[in-house]
Amino acid sequence: MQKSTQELVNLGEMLPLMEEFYTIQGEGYHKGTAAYFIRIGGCDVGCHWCDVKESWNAELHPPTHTDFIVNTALKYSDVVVVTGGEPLTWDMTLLTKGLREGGAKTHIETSGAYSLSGEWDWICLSPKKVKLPVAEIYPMADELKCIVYNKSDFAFAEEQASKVSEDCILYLQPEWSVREKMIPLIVDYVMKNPKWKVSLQTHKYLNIP
Ligand SMILES: C[S@@+](CC[C@H](N)C(=O)[O-])C[C@H]1O[C@@H](n2cnc3c(N)ncnc32)[C@H](O)[C@@H]1O
Ligand SMILES: Nc1nc2[nH]cc(C(=O)O)c2c(=O)[nH]1
Ligand code: SF4
Ligand SMILES: [Mg+2]
Repeated sequence: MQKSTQELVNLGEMLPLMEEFYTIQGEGYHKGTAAYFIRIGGCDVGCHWCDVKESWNAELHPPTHTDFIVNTALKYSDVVVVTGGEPLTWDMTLLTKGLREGGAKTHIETSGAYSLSGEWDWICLSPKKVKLPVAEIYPMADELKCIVYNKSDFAFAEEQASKVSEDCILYLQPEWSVREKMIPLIVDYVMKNPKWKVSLQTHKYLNIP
């Protein structure tokens, strides 16, 4: 990458854009809501079951002017979900400023592994054991979405839930490849522990992006 481009990426004036698409939010609290998704490349958290491993290497995704990303998104929707990769790898200040100035609500999907930048209307925190969230993000989370891949993930989810605010909405979401095995355990767990709700990746059932 050219030095000047790298400097713009460091400032958040450009971002490595993997893909963008207008779809229905499939997961969590805003499931069912039409939203424009911006998927930014780059993640070094390394979840072995990650469903977008193609996003990990930022160098494969072209640095794109943030103004351009903002203007495109605003043509489609006033709800914009920023995901990745791990969006907090980058400075989200200018992206969220532009989206909000254009009248959009800014939502983020994050592992919380890096410090929070940007101004967000909705923060979905999905903590990962391999690289825990930074302490400052827990009180900011609007929803906590814990992925259940095996039985030990229930205990991890409880530990993470003890760190978020009282108003934070708690979700257990089956890891996609083991959903048939884990859904009955999640259903049972939520009935016994009703502070939790079930989240499914409904976009995968609907065959939409
Ligand atoms: C691909 S991640 C990108 C955003 C950020 N890196 C994160 O992990 O929150 C988007 C959401 O999908 C979830 N996710 C990723 N792979 C999954 C899988 N195989 N099954 C279920 N959820 C998955 C993540 O936990 C996260 O909530
Ligand atoms: N429809 C749809 N909803 C989603 N919610 C979170 C997603 C993500 O990959 O961050 C996602 C996604 O990729 N598609
Ligand atoms: S933090 Fe998110 S993008 Fe990164 S590997 Fe894990 S699920 Fe994938
Ligand atoms: Mg996804």
